[in-house]
Amino acid sequence: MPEKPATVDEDQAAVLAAEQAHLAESRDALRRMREHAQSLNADVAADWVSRQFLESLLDQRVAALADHPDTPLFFGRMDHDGTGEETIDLPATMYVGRRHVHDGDEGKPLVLDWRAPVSRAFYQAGPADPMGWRRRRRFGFQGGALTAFEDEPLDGRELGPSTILTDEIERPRTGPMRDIVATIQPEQDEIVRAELARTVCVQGAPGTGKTAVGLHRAAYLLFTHRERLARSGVLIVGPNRAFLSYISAVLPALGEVRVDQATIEDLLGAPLAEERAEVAALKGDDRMAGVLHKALWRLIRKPEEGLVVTRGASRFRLADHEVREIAASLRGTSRYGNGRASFAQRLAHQILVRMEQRGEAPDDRVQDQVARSKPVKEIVEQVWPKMTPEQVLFMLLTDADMLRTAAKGVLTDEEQALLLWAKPYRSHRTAKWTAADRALLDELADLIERTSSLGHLVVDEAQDLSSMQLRALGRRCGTGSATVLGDIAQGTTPWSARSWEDVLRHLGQEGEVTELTLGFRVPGPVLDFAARLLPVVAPELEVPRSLRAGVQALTIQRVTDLDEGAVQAARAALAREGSVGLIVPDAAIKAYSAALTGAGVEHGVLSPESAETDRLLIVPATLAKGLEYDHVIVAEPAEIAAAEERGLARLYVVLTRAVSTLTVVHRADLPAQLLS
Ligand SMILES: Nc1ncnc2c1ncn2[C@@H]1O[C@H](COP(=O)(O)OP(=O)(O)OP(=O)(O)O)[C@@H](O)[C@H]1O
Repeated sequence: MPEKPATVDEDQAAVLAAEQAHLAESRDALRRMREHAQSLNADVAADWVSRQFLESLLDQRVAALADHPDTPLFFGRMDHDGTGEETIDLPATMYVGRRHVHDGDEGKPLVLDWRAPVSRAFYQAGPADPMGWRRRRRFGFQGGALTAFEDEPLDGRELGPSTILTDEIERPRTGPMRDIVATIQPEQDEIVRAELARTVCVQGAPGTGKTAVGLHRAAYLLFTHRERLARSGVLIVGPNRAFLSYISAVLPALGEVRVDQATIEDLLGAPLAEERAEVAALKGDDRMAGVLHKALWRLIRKPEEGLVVTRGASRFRLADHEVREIAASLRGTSRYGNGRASFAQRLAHQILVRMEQRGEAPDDRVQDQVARSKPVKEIVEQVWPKMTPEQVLFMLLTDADMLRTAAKGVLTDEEQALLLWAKPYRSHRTAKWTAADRALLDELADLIERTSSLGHLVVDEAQDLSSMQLRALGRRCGTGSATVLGDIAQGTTPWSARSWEDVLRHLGQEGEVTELTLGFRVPGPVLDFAARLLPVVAPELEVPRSLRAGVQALTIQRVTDLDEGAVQAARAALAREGSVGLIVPDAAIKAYSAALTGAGVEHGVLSPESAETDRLLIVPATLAKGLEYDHVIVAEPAEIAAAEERGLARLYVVLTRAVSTLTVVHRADLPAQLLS
């Protein structure tokens, strides 16, 4: 009987079956790799310390080889026909996934790590530049099962948007942020794969993937420069704990468990008090760096008398002008603390010279003894006093004369008056330092002793940091590089940056600024609505576009009872799939919570320290930055805008948190800028 010709569907089924078989083979190979790693033991180590070290390395290796049944082992495949110059030495087919998997016996690569240089083509090849490849295939998964595939010829034919990409972007959000490794876009990939030595700065409209890109860049750098960065460290800096908790799962999902995440408060110390915005803004100004420098180095005093050191029956003397000259010669030393240590040594050395002049032959040990002797210690303390950052800042904020001298020609009289404490604390120990003070203390600490640098720093929401905070972060990547992420339009602090060039200058990094304007989160109509605020909050920025059509995504409801309106909107949102965020003015959190409780609607309230997991969360407007919810309800925009100086920028942040729908509930008129 003649063979029945295969239908298109049967072809597809056969391809799917072959791909499923490759997945099964890859899973088996991964299991063998893990078993092999488990069979190694640390007994070969020569001593206990090495054994502990080796054991921890092996544990990490086994953990890295874990197979998470719900996570696809690969998400893409590339094919070439051997005719392209770029691919001539490469296998005809490569699968791209979260990690390398190879067949133990022959070492044949079954899956290539997405970060490997060859995998770049999966993200970058396109009809305009196929990079030697003929076809890209993307896979669709349900749970851990491979259920679909989609082919994209790279032969110049233009196809429509990928449905697998669209589905991924449209997928409802639940829980913490997830990785985007299967669908990184070419312009995002450029940033992710930028060289380690390059500092990149990304200006990106809401939902363009800045945070995602920053995290994937960290994972990429750790893979590419594993040894170097394991030594020097990578740190992610985010605005608050709630945000860090939201992004905390991304790097572990990419196999990177050893990256630190911190808020600026974790790094510099938590504030113990608040202060007026204008004072905080002045303290955050980088002119303060010069004031602090001068204040500290002006603490070096002239000696009241010379130095006399007695050794046995002999007395050796340095005149006060000699002591003064030694101190003066050390004034250019890079750090106050080093200068102080050198001062003691130089004095001792001069005493040694005197000894030699009298025919003695002292060695280096004698110099150390003299440097530690009581008369030298006393004169060092008198001329070059030991200082802590807290002592210096305490003096500066209490003593008008000291401040005047240090701030001469830099701060106006009015500015100096702003800085001085109205009610001074009794001592530096009882002073209640503010967030802005913490950055000043950190600057002083560095003037006294150099801060050590990490290998790479990822700074998110960088537009909100003051110049002095940026300097503090810059010190932490002084010999490394940084990925700086943010949006000038979302700057909500009184000291928010107006330009990325300024941010980079304060960080002390040379870098390029890249702009991302294609939105993956916010549906088109919602983004257009929020963008009405752009001419006021950041007229210089390009208006963002959304990749998501989001028909019927925006609802604006005028209500007579706000509580009732919010409860209704929350109920409607809960009836749909995905997370719900009710974003309210900070002052009204309790009222809305009471209204929901009264109506029997279960919810959590997000706080800066929390990692709430309720499906419905009340989110204070000032905490919404960086977060996203499938359905967002914004209550009373006018009140959110009126609550702070840069209230319209806050409103812009708040209106751009929605993935699927935004419902604006208001009783008062909407801010005029939204009506245009
Ligand atoms: N290439 C992509 N593929 C799929 N999803 C993506 C991609 N890029 C970004 N996203 C998704 O878009 C959403 C927004 O990303 P992200 O939070 O990184 O944006 P952002 O620019 O930091 O936003 P914001 O400025 O509002 O904080 C996230 O859900 C992210 O997973």
